[in-house]
Amino acid sequence: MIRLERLNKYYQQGDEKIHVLKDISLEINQGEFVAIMGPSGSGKSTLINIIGFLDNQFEGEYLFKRNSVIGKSSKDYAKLRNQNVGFVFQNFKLIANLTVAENVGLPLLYAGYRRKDIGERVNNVLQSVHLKGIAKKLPSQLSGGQQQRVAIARALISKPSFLLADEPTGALDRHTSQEILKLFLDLNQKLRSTIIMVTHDYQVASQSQRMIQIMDGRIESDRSVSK
Ligand SMILES: Nc1ncnc2c1ncn2[C@@H]1O[C@H](COP(=O)(O)OP(=O)(O)OP(=O)(O)O)[C@@H](O)[C@H]1O
Repeated sequence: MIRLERLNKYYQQGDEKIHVLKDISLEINQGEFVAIMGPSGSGKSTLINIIGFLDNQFEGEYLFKRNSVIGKSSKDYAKLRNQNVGFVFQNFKLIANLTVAENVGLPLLYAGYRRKDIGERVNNVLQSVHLKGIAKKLPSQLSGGQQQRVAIARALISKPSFLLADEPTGALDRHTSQEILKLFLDLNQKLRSTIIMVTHDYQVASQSQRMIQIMDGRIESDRSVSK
């Protein structure tokens, strides 16, 4: 589904050109659960911003579902992103004065769906993240783990081609992190969701199917996790 070929990324800082991603070639298939690891500053965020169609300034090839995304306009990029990527963040990024149901339904509201259809989809997706009976609550009334589940429901509601999770357990204690991991495994196994997750936590990464280690902008290792 995702294929990067000899991808290079530079940032210009004053007169200096910083080479941040170096000859990255990578293929991620539908249904995979991949963890991306690496030290701070190694280029993980830069890489997932490119994979998630947030950044189109790079050299090399990016084929998505066999089509090149090179040369697409910002508008086409926004469309690719909205139709294909479900984002999950470390700090949840829920809207404080909207209820759980409103937060989860927001992407569909923006996409022009009717309220009645949104309500049904919201109920279904809340069920798939094992959250029932909290639709009318505000984010501040929920635990961190529940808030992350709501954020995952919001990411899933548009039926994206893949989930992109940036340190999804970074703000959670070990027990709650494990619950979120279990949810990802469940979504991956039952719904065949494709999940790409950045994490610093080896214990979290080792529960995925595949670990990619980035070091100084290069893929240092890419291996299946033996279970
Ligand atoms: N907008 C920018 N302009 C210039 N340099 C940048 C920019 N964004 C990132 N960098 C540099 O690119 C390198 C890679 O950064 P990146 O954020 O991708 O690393 P990371 O592995 O995600 O780190 P962390 O784990 O701390 O989030 C770093 O050296 C960083 O300073």
